[in-house]
Amino acid sequence: MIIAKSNQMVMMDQKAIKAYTIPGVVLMEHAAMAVCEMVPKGSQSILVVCGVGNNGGDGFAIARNLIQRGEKVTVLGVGNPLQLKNDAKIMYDCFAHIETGLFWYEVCSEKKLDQLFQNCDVIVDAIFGTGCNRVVSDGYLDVIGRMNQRKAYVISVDIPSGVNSDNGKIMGVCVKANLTVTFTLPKLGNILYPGARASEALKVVDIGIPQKILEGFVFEYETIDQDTLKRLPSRRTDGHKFTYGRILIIAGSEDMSGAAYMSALAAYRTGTGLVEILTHESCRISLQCALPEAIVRTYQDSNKSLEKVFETLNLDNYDAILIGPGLGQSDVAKRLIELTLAQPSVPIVIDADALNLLSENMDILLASSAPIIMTPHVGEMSRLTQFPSEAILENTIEFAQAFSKSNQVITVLKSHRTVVCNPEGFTCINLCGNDGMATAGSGDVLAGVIASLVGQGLEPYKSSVFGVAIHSLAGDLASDNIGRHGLMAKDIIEAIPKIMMENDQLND
Ligand SMILES: NC(=O)C1=CN([C@@H]2O[C@H](COP(=O)(O)OP(=O)(O)OC[C@H]3O[C@@H](n4cnc5c(N)ncnc54)[C@H](O)[C@@H]3O)[C@@H](O)[C@H]2O)[C@@H](O)CC1
Ligand SMILES: [K+]
Repeated sequence: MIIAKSNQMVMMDQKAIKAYTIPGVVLMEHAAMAVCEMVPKGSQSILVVCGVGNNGGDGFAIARNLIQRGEKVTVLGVGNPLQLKNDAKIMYDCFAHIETGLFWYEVCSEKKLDQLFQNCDVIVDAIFGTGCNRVVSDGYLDVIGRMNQRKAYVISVDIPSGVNSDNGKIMGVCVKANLTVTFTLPKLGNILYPGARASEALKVVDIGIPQKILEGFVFEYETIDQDTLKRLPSRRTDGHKFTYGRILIIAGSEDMSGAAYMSALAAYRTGTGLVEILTHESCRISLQCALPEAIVRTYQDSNKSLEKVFETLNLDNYDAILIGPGLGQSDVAKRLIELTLAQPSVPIVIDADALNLLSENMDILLASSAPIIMTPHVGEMSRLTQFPSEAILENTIEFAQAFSKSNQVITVLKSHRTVVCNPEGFTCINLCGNDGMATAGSGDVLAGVIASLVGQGLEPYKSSVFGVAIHSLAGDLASDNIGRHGLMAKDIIEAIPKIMMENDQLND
């Protein structure tokens, strides 16, 4: 699903109004009617709270349409009514002509305000939409506080008032809604935390912006959701094992052979034809027993042994390389990274320990000409950038975008809302997955899935986006089967083939 920035919404509205001569009030009326559809019929009493911008204009039109439907409606205006202008003023005038149930906050007694909020069972929040650009204060603060104290069903128009539509930040305080009805496309603030948490549900409705206008825009932001995999290219039916990719997974160390196993198994389950593992000698037997389908190559604890292995290993033979899961942080692991990043052309997925080692010497990354995907979680991103985790968590998109741009890599920044971006600034935000996936090995699985897709010939950015989708949809399926508490990485792996199969069936 495409996501819009607020300036893109303004440009689209303006294009519809100017180039397509659709009057702004027509769009507003469509918006209002779409919201009315979501207001439960026969409510006892509906309170519509309107600001004085265009979001308030929507509110006045909603109130008029609800009255037309026979509902009992009261309107509370917040702000200076003299600031109402253009479309919002027209909608206000249309409302004022038919109804007197309008109170302005500034001139409302405390008693009346209490009464208004006590008597309603539905509240429509039309205070601020995409225009909320500063901290909420004064009367607005009081009204939002009153709304949040009520047990009424709250519907926010476009975005919960108080949420910044471009970054999901809360401008001091925001409305807590049961449902948000947003227009044309979701805004970043509807999708990003903490703003996304302000509404229990989100519905996107069409208000009549011509499809051609949308097609003329380049949208940098998209969600990763249930529909993402529909665009996954279907698997060739006439291939042999090398058609589906030969990948090298450089992973595992004395204490962590399981990480190599998780990544390799996930890659096979995602459809890779041949997985080879390069690991520490101590992991050989356990890996060969657990995953006899993989070819296992090993090195001993010395750079000399490693270099000998590399003499016989032609990295160009692989369609993709994954380095890092459970690799450890020994000197040999450091040398492994140098040798791997020195090859110029095979795409490399860099995960886990390889990220930590790189953070100590970013020059290796900058010197590499290979296409690179990096999959840090917030802590690893903190080590890579030297910024505190808290700052990164609050600005995942900005950090991922800046990292991709300055290092010319694809970044998969993992958190409860994983972000994938490329150096050109295109960004996908993951809406799937669940907290059960926050478990050891889950990241190894994701890295294996992405490496598998790259190895099957998909372009690195798309592989990362589809990889995050497969991983989180598999996590959701696993949690449907066994719940979130005891979910383990191998449950995610087991669900991958089913996700791929269901997707094939949908696309057939
Ligand atoms: N014809 C149109 O232009 C359409 C507009 N639409 C609606 O218009 C909205 C955007 O309208 P606007 O750009 O007028 O913006 P808003 O209605 O979100 O609010 C802007 C107004 O609130 C004030 N404001 C912002 N933050 C404040 C704060 N923290 N405290 C006090 N005042 C604050 C601004 O100074 C301005 O007066 C959309 O979200 C959507 O609901 C839709 O109806 C679609 C059509
Ligand atoms: K709103």
